[in-house]
Amino acid sequence: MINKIAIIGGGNLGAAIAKGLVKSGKPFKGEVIVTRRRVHLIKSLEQEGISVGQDNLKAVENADVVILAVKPYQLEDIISEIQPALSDEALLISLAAGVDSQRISEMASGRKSIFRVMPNTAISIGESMTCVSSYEATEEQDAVIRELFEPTGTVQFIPEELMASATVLAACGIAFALRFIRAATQGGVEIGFGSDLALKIASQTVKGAAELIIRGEAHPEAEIDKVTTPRGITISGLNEMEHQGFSSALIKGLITSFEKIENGSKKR
Ligand SMILES: NC(=O)C1=CN([C@@H]2O[C@H](COP(=O)(O)OP(=O)(O)OC[C@H]3O[C@@H](n4cnc5c(N)ncnc54)[C@H](O)[C@@H]3O)[C@@H](O)[C@H]2O)C=CC1
Ligand SMILES: O=C(O)[C@@H]1CCC=N1
Repeated sequence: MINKIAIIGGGNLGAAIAKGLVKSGKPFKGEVIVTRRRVHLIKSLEQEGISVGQDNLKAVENADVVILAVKPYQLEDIISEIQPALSDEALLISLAAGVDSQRISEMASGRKSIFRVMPNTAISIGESMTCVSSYEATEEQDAVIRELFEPTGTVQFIPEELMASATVLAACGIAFALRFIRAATQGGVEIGFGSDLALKIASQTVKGAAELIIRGEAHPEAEIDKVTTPRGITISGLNEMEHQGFSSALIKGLITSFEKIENGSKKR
């Protein structure tokens, strides 16, 4: 049973996770506490039933789950700071992109039961794609983490060697998908809609396309075939996009992000 979750680092993702966990109806009893040095910036979380604080040690005391939501280069300092208050049983979760579990374990004096969790920012509305890898954890501990995150979206356990790929496809993927929506909106304005209406139409269309795949388990190309009338307008537009490098640009972007993680730039 989880009685207390401490989230160290109430930035973009830390705050989104806190909201997501609380909104999900809490598969646990007790408290979610988020820390940040400039705590006034996260005071508003209190209105959503989330505790906030500045004292990392105090937050970690008696916590069953500790989520490290700081930048990768801050991980080492934070771990040495909280270690005195970290109980042996606590499950340690790192969100840091590109820092592997073995390294985290070394930072934490050889600690076991370490999880890397890579949600995306849609966790704040219960629609995350959350990839998880576990390091020297028991099946029961894996189940605890699965149960914790399942109400916040879709959870997929993956081998740790795929965490960098998951980061690009799911976490960065939110930005890539949103850039598609923005571009579609701009195109929509050129062909006659006001920007608000163009955005509404473009975003619901993307949602519908995604749901066709998620619910129908169809292949995207099979759904595309249903829309592309022979000599019709869709295929002309689609082919023009491909002539301009649409799929290629997306794939190259994914690979560029992936290479950046793999090359491990330190100050991200
Ligand atoms: N899955 C995803 O969609 C994303 C994952 N990430 C990963 O999540 C982690 C957090 O990223 P963001 O939320 O974007 O960063 P951020 O910079 O918005 O948040 C980090 C927060 O930690 C706080 N912080 C720094 N030192 C602290 C300390 N000593 N005590 C308490 N709080 C402290 C900072 O003030 C900041 O608010 C990163 O490791 C990043 O790799 C980041 C963005 C998106
Ligand atoms: O852009 C980044 O480095 C972070 C990691 C995943 C999403 N945002």
